[in-house]
Amino acid sequence: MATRKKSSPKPLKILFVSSEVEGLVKTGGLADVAKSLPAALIALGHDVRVAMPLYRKVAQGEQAEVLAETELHVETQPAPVAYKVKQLHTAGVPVYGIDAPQYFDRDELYAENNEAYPDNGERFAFFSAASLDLCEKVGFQPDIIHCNDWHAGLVPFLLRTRYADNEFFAKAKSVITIHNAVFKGEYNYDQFSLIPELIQRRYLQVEMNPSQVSMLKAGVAFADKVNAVSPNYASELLTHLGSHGMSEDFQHRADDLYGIVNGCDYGDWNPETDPYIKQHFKANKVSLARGKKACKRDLQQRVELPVVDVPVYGMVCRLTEQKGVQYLLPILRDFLRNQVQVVIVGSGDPKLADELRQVSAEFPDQFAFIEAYDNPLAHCVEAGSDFFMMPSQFEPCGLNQLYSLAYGTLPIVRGVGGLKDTVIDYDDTPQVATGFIFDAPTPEALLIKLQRSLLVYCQQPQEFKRLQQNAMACKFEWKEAAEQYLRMYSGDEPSVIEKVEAEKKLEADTQ
Ligand SMILES: Nc1ncnc2c1ncn2[C@@H]1O[C@H](COP(=O)(O)OP(=O)(O)O[C@H]2O[C@H](CO)[C@@H](O)[C@H](O)[C@H]2O)[C@@H](O)[C@H]1O
Repeated sequence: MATRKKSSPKPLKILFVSSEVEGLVKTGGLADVAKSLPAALIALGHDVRVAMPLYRKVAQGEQAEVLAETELHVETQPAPVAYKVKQLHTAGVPVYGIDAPQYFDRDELYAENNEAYPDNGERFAFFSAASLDLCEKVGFQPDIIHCNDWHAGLVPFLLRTRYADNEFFAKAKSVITIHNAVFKGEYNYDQFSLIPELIQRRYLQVEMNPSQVSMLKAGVAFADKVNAVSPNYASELLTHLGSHGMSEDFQHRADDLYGIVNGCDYGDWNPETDPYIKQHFKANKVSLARGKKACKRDLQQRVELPVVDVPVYGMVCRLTEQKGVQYLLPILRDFLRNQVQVVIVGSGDPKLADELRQVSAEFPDQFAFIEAYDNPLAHCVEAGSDFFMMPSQFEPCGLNQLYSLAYGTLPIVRGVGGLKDTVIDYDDTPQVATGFIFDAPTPEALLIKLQRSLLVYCQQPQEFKRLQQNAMACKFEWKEAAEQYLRMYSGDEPSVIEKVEAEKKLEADTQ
């Protein structure tokens, strides 16, 4: 990719490769980005198509127009893999649904009963290979192939191997965005029969050990540019502690490593228009007070808590260690000794769910645990809570704190990854603060911040309202994120290391 040249006004053709896309199928934040970023790039005049597996869950799949009925031929394989490309759409974004029933016609995307499908390596190796295979067949010649997470990690590898001398992709450059490097896509070599290039010549930089390959490592090693979904997470990826065991991989790519904070889709997450919430509200004091009150009452009713005037602390997440439920559980009973209510909506680890269920049985009037993946309820939690908890162990960017800010629901977050880039701590900078940050990965540190926030709510109601208004004034527009991505594609965006150096220089100059 060119460096430091002015961005060209010529519209780019971008293939965005993602395993899920909001509006079609979603299990987490990756899907939100895979809808909103392409939509923002299209709004800036670029031609973006998304490639995604056509899972059974995608309702549009049945009726969708077939663009190609074809086969993936792999040199060493006796039989080709038949697949169709179907035309899907979400929010004005064209999506190529890769329809290969043997891989994707299953009840779930990745796992059933909390157990991953045993052939996930083969499934997503196929997805990566088919995403490139389909381009010529549907007549879309991309300038940029923008891959996301491990599921698409073999795309940059294939571009540099299988397609190295292919005229069709001669000008194509690849990018991999890291939404979560804890998932590395590690599989035994025997899952990669569709990628003989991996087997014929062993590439040490993509191996976890002599018998396993990491699809994420392949993406990081072979993409032209690598970016994380916040500058702080990108810096963490360069460290031993924050890189999930991949610091050397990221250090090798340090000159091409970027950090771009996700946007918030204000079309979906806006308290003035949200169709899921009881009463719309704006940031002005009267509207905010009335709206929050009505939404709190509605939330309490929905989750069967008493309708009383106490502060409500919400949380919506996948139940995994990443989201920090393990910091909350040991202090939850202590915190519930205060006059507060806590609402958690989440699904995932059955052990964490059991423990949360037990607390809710002990505190039926104060703690509601809804074990579900429930988007309308997630909106009601954002609107009806006073505070939103994200005590994450690590957090590449985080979207729920952005939604919380938009709804005047003060985030209480751990100062890691993108949470640190997007929330301003009350104790650190009270004037411009938008929430509360704690640093130590301990239940005690979380409890101290929860109690701190409670004191502000109870003893300084005017200050609390001011913080809510600060929060609602924050904007994380996808348009700005998309412009940064375009600068990254063209070589005009400073890398994370360049940004850190520039900040250090600025600090030194101002001292
Ligand atoms: N039980 C439930 N019911 C309803 N909705 C639920 C839900 N559980 C989660 N969600 C929704 O799923 C999304 C989660 O997004 P996050 O960014 O917080 O986390 P995730 O870890 O999935 O994403 C990864 O990718 C994103 C995108 O880059 C990064 O922001 C993030 O840090 C990284 O871990 C939100 O839209 C949230 O409302």
